[in-house]
Amino acid sequence: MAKILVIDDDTHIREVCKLVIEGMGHEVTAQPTLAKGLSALDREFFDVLYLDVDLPDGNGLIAIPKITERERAPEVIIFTGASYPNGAELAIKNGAWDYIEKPATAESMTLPLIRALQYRKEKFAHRPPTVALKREGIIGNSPRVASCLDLVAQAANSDANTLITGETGTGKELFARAIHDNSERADGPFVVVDCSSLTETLIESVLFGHAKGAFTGAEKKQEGLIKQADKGTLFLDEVGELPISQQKAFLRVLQEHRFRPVGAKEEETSDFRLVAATNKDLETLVAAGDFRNDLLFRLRTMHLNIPALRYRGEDIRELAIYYMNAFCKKYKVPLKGFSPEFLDSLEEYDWPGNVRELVNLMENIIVRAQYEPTLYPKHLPPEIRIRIMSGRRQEGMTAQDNELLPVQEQGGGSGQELVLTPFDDYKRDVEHRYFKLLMQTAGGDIHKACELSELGKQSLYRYLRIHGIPTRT
Ligand SMILES: Nc1ncnc2c1ncn2[C@@H]1O[C@H](COP(=O)(O)OP(=O)(O)OP(=O)(O)O)[C@@H](O)[C@H]1O
Repeated sequence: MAKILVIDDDTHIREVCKLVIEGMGHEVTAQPTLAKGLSALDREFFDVLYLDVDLPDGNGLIAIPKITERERAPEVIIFTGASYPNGAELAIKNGAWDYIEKPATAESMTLPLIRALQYRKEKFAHRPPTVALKREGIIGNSPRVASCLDLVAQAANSDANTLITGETGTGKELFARAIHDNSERADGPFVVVDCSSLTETLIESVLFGHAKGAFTGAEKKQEGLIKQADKGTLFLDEVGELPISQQKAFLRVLQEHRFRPVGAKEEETSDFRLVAATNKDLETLVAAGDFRNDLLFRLRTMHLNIPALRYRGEDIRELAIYYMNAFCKKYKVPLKGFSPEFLDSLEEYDWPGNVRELVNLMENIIVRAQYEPTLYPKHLPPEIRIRIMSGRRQEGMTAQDNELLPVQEQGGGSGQELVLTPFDDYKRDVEHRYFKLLMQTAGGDIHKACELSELGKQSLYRYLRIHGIPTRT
């Protein structure tokens, strides 16, 4: 049985899809908006997605790349009522499996589904096994971590530039090291460049190195980090912080693997493999003019997105046990047991700081609990307990209260529960409303919209494109 997601704002279409696809023996989840559909994709894996184009909060065609670049992305079948010029070409170019126009016969609707499922069955049957992978320090066996490890194996088997995205503390550096350790460059250096800690004046000489006498205080020739990564991996952490003034020079290094140290006459070469990481949405930075699109394109030859800890609750227990053992050993105190309520609380908490927050919390608890044999919720800091309790209280709130909050409904019928909307979805939703309202207020006039929003024309056009908001021509 496969899992199928339908995103369509037409209730009748959702019902027909459910009827037909469930009749084929598959499980169907149907959502009326893009934001709700994307949240469903954050929570679970689907095999195929039937995606409408004209959705109340965005354009399905434009959303395809954001969907297909996810780990274990579903095959996307565009299912549209309106005929778009070049719609089918755009869909296929963006990575869709097929493009169907409504009204469709049951056969034209289901045939692409049968083929897509056949393709996925074959694709996953021939995956390289992940058991042989060195995964030093990576704890967790949830399907999401397993799928990340599959991508680590793929990335390690190639020399392609790889971009790792994910919220802060999700383990991006750990996964970058795993790519290096499993690659042919494992015996070479793994050089970390933290772009957020480099000032604009320092960055050039730190990355490219400098010649003797290049500037005051440069008493001898200094090799830069790019050269140090020769025959190994260069890990560019927080790449979103790379100053725009340096991005062009770095793009050239990526293309040619040649660079000129500050004050040097000759160019040097370095044979490095690049892995970059960021917790920023680089596409938003590109739209705002703070990141070069050509650099993003180069960095993202392969893409690995590490899911937030709240989407892989199955890993929390294993991580807590692992770090309890590690810190008890470090502080030379006896191992501790977990009360069921303590574990429940860990699993209920939403971990905004992800695994790093869990690691710090376990260290803090072990230091304070010393010789106490069992851990209870009482051992948790009050701010965490309060957050868990307010989460429980939210279940009793009215729908009207929730309209103002970044929350969404989960589950159907009377068993509905409220969960916080993922930040990216909430931000996208708010942005979408903003630009829709902006264009309405400006009567579709771009100049007026630029004035009202204080955005440049280029940035405004990019945002409108991202959100599928038409402009008056
Ligand atoms: N799956 C995991 N198993 C065990 N430890 C983990 C895992 N993921 C992260 N950690 C630990 O969490 C901490 C943060 O990890 P890391 O520095 O790799 O995160 P990051 O995503 O690079 O964070 P940032 O974006 O803030 O730089 C480290 O101590 C790391 O060892």
